[in-house]
Amino acid sequence: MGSEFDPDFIQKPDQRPNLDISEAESIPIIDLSPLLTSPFIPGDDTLPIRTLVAEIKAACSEVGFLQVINHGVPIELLERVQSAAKEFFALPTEEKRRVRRDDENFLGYYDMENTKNVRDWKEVFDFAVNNPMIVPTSSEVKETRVQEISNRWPEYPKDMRDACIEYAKAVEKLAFKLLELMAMSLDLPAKRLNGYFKDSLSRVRLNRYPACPSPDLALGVGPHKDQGALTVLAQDEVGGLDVKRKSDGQWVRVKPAPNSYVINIGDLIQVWSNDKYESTEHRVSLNSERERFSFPFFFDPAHHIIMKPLDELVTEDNPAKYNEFSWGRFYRSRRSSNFQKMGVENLQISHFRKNN
Ligand SMILES: O=C(O)CCC(=O)C(=O)O
Ligand SMILES: [Fe+2]
Repeated sequence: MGSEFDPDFIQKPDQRPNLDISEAESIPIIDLSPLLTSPFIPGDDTLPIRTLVAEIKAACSEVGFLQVINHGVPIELLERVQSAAKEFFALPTEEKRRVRRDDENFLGYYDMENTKNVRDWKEVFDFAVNNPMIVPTSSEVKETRVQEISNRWPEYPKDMRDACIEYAKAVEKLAFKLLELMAMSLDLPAKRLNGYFKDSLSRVRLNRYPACPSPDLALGVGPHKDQGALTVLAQDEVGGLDVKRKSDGQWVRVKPAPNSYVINIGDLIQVWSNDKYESTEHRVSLNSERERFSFPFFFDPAHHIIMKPLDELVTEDNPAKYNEFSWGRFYRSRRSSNFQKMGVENLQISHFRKNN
């Protein structure tokens, strides 16, 4: 990223951030300790679990975002990833570009990502939780071919790979617990959705948002909704994640809470739940003085599943609101549109919505 402010980063006037944004009071903090103290048995009907499920239901249906504490991910694992990420992003650009992503393989380092065709002020490093990851070769409607995509690890820092893999395993466990709570909150068996995540496309992203000379014009990530099932995000104390409040459409900042994860619903849960739970728009605002780090875990199922409302949640009175679509191709289309400015609108779930 050059020191001169590049017009590629400038958001359209109606998308630019308001710098005196207020901190959200409305993002619920949910204490997951009932899952730690008693071993979590799927379908568990004890009062602490029922209370937790009710809290998850309220947060998912009203806000689409929540924070969890007492989540069971050891802090040391996150700290190792934080140090590795700081060391990696501090390397010279040529060194980072040795593990740069390309058209074929979207894993690795990248510093030119776009969201909705405007460049984000950030650099990222992505790795797959299941390596190699199997994805459709393209997002073409008739595509039946798949390809394997493998992680690329830098030579330095030496322990980045081990730190990242160990961290991802622990966060994946948390993601499964959240998925089970969400399934229960939709009156489904706890493990109803778990099978879709065998050979998952889950990915961890290390984000660095450098201090920006024009935080009034650019964004770290432009307004978007996450595409997959759910996102489990660790953020540092700087703050900058803004959520569009559903009740009045105002942008509010998620206040960083120590040793917590921010969880948000993605498009896939919106489709599965037939709109009971909606994915929420969010963005990343920048800071003129401080860099910020965040590490989202995108919990995404295997490529071969079909995106459609779950049969159990569709009735005559509440018919399916979406046409069926290949999840793998939807996933692939977003990876390509992030890579290049396409000059066309990205594929969104609204394109699969039925007009009933
Ligand atoms: O960095 C953050 O806080 C959020 C990043 C994000 O929304 C994304 O990468 O999808
Ligand atoms: Fe996001």
